Amino acid sequence: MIDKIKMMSTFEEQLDRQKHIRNFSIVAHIDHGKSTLADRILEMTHSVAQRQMKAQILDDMPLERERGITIKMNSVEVHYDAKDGQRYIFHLIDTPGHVDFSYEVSRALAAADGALLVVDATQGVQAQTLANVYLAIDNDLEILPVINKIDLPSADPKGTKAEIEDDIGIDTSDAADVSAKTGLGVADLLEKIVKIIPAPTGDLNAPLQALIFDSKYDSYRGVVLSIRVKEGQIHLGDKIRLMNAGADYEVTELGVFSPDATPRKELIAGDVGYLTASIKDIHIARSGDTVTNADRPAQKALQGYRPMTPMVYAGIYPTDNGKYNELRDALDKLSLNDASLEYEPETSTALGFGFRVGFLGLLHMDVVQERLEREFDLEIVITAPTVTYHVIKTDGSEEDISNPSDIPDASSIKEIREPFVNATIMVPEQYVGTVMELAQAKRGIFDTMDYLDKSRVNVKYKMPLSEIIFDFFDKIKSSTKGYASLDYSLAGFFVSDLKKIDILLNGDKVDALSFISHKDFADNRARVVTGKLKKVIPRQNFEIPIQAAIGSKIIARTNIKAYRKDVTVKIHTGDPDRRAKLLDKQRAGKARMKSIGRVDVPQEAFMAILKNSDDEQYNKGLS
Ligand SMILES: Nc1nc2c(ncn2[C@@H]2O[C@H](COP(=O)(O)OP(=O)(O)OP(=O)(O)O)[C@@H](O)[C@H]2O)c(=O)[nH]1
Repeated sequence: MIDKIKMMSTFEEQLDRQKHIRNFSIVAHIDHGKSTLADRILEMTHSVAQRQMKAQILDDMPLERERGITIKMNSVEVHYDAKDGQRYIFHLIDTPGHVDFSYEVSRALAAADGALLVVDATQGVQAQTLANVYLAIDNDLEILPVINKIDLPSADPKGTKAEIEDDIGIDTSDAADVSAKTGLGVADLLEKIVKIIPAPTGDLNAPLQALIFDSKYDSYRGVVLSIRVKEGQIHLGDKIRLMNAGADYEVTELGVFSPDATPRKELIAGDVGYLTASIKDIHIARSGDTVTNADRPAQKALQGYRPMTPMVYAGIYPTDNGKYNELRDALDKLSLNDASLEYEPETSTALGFGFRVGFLGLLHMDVVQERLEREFDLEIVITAPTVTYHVIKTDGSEEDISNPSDIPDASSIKEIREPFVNATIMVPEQYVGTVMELAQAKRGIFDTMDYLDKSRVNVKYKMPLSEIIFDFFDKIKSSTKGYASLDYSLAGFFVSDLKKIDILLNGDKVDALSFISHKDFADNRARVVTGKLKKVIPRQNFEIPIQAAIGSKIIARTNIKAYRKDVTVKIHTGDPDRRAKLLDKQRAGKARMKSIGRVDVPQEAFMAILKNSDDEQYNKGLS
């Protein structure tokens, strides 16, 4: 069959092929079973040999497999022999569920014609179910509801469908009830995909327009572009133009993922596949650009993607200052594959040359840190993430500041505005009180509360982004037994009484450790952070005072005592092997530290400002 497709070239054959294509994406709230469903579809269409089948086969990044989450979208072509005797070509695009990766979802949806909306029948509609289905509706996709996990005793497919109808307003009479785990109902689902997801409609004779929806760098082939052909067709050897970049290339490889890269001679309107064209300049091939034929260009480019606004920023520095250029190259390459990553150079007196990097959330930041370390073999120090503040100065000028150490002297500041979000928390009725308490403790301002049905409530708060991103979600989850779900979007910037807290180690201000806190929390947080630094910074052979200050006023202080003895002295005359081993161990430990002044500071120190959610004092404001 694959050979036959390769040979297809007459117009009739192309039309016939197009009629049999179904492009769809799978969207859902996190953990509702998208990747497991993708596995079953691959298995039941015999796309992967039984012996190669493993769980979550499309999550091919080691990080995705370890964490059991989807970070990147993945597209794959499979062939399905339907009951009508015809063979269909499915292009399936699996997408991440976590809110930090919603940009991946929106880009994937622009490549599809329909979406399977997977809803866990034991959980019902959740906050990200809504967020993701609205993205699909915005993209004019045909939506096919899939009620998953019906093998579980607590599954309530009927109730789940009622929620989909009431909360989203989608008809569920065609919904498929499945267990992605056991495969129950998946055969019926495949038939429904053929009937309900529309075939693509692009004109095969029109000038080429193909949307770049993802890309990655390959050191042999250059940039590999993931494309959805919207109009016309593309052939091996064609001269192509990237319309926004205004650069021409020759196609050196075309193909589809099934799930391994499988070369093709042509891709036609409706196809989802990849192309390479010896593109070495990674700044040129960007997601959202349109590929056209250089000899017969399209009139205009397709609509690209809205740029993302990062929610949090952190500094990334190489532990070894000599690796700055390597870090820059790594960020360049990574940003090709992660279109939501933003960065610009910055310098820190404490850490040297590095970058201020924007992320969509903390999970995104974690993933970027791990990818830099694993895929690019870099050792980095990452500073505590912060939001962007609008600083209005007494002279009337305004500045956007995403690095606390850049906040000017208090005397020149008229006011500081911080970002607030509209947070929607969906929660069973019995936990409403708990959720409201948590939101209020995080400076939330109550907005509205609506009953979705008899037992579920939608609670809305305006909350400072800086309070929500760090641990609010975890807290909400753990105090509602996992039943609450959260979604948020930026509401705007509002004035708050904020203070910059500087940290001094051994009398020197460490710019990379400065942080911002609301006035009411400042004293307690300063105490918690200095206490935490005392624990994570190793003792040295002199005493190290740690102080926290607002301007010149010290608000908290503690000391790290000096060593009493030199540990190596004792074994100096003893076994030379042991001494060498000890020194090796010390050296390895030191590699992950930054020397600031005379003090060695480990990575954990920069995170001391974060992850204090369980510390009561940290969360306590002035009453
Ligand atoms: N019992 C049961 N468990 C299921 C079913 N489908 C998925 N699961 C389990 O639910 C968990 C989440 O499934 P995933 O497929 O990773 O969910 P996902 O939506 O892809 O998650 P993200 O990619 O992280 O957004 C896994 O432990 C699956 O084994 C099902 O039909 N029945």
